Amino acid sequence: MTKQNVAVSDAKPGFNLPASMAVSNPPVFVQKPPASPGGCITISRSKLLKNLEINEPQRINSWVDSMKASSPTHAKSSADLSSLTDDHYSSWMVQHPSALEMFEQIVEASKGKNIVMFLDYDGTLSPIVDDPDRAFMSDKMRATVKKLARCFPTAIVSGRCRDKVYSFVKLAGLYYAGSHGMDIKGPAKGSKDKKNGPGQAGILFQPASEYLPMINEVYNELVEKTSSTPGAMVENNRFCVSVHFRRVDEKKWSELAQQVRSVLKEYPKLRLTQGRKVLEIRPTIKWDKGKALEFLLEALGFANCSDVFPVYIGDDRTDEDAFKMLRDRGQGFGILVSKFPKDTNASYSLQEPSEVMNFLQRLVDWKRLSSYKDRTPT
Ligand SMILES: O=P(O)(O)OC[C@H]1O[C@H](O[C@H]2O[C@H](CO)[C@@H](O)[C@H](O)[C@H]2O)[C@H](O)[C@@H](O)[C@@H]1O
Repeated sequence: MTKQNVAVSDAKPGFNLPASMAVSNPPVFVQKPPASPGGCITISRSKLLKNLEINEPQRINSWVDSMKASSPTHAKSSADLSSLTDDHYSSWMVQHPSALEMFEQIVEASKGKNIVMFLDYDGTLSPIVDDPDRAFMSDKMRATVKKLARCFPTAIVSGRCRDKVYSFVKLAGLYYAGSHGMDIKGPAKGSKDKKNGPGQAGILFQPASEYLPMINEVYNELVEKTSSTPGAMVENNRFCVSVHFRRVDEKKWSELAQQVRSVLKEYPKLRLTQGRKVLEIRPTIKWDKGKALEFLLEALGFANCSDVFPVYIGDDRTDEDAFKMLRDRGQGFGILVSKFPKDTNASYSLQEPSEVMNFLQRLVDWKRLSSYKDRTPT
């Protein structure tokens, strides 16, 4: 019996993860009913609801499967790594070559265009650590990002609360898009006043502001509901909430998924996505890191411009929305930070934050050299 044809999902249209990576409220497949005249498929609401009920355990299993796959270190344990053939890795690297090795080609492609830099935070500028409150970036990385931002408009795009990510990066003059792009702040275009720490004037865009009370409510409920699961940690990211399971025993993941589901099912206006050992709860609005990238390009005066070259560097599933946006626009490219082959819309790869720093430093050196050459009479 085939189980295709009808997919019922409460994922909202416009959510851009590639089908192979989509984890948002996984589709529930129901048996194909007889096709109605004209080839349309009809299904009664009561039958639909019954099927959704029946499939609740399936939904939890699907969440847990996705949780297991959500961290490269889990998916690629040493046993898995040995089975990961050289051929597999090499063919992935052919499709997503190192941005460091391809540096000359990259800057050549950007010639005559305005580079705009978009940087994810966790796993990109700072290494992944067990305690989300201690995910500090190094002083060397901070100094490099500071130089970068003097050369190119630069935005930090994070799932975290904007104030929190600012407290880690501590650099004025940049654009900050927190809560997966639902909280954007930065200097006004052409502004001489580059101070944009909390409380400063400039661009402010918060497309999910009406969800604030709901997010706070859900945060409190999740804190309470998950308190019985050792290691679980709930983080209030202002317009979204993260439930961390990095420190939860794998045997308890199913229990945690059920706790989160029991809260989330009362909130149809919220949806679930996943990051690296984290369940992320956010509004169903059609907004993500890709839309934030587009918004920032417009805010910077690059709407409908062919001479812009956006570069987005990120390590997470949520960064895929931005990689895809760049592919769809046919401008610039994405760089995935990963040591392991992954399905991605990024064009290039870097292995870890230290490589990100080297890449950013090379961009700074290249920009300085090319500006010097432009100023020097021949
Ligand atoms: O968009 P990002 O800046 O990558 O934010 C995504 C999540 O990042 C943080 O969690 C991740 O990093 C933690 C610290 O290294 C790690 O402990 C956790 O397992 C990772 O998922 C942040 O704490 C989350 O709120 C963000 O959603």
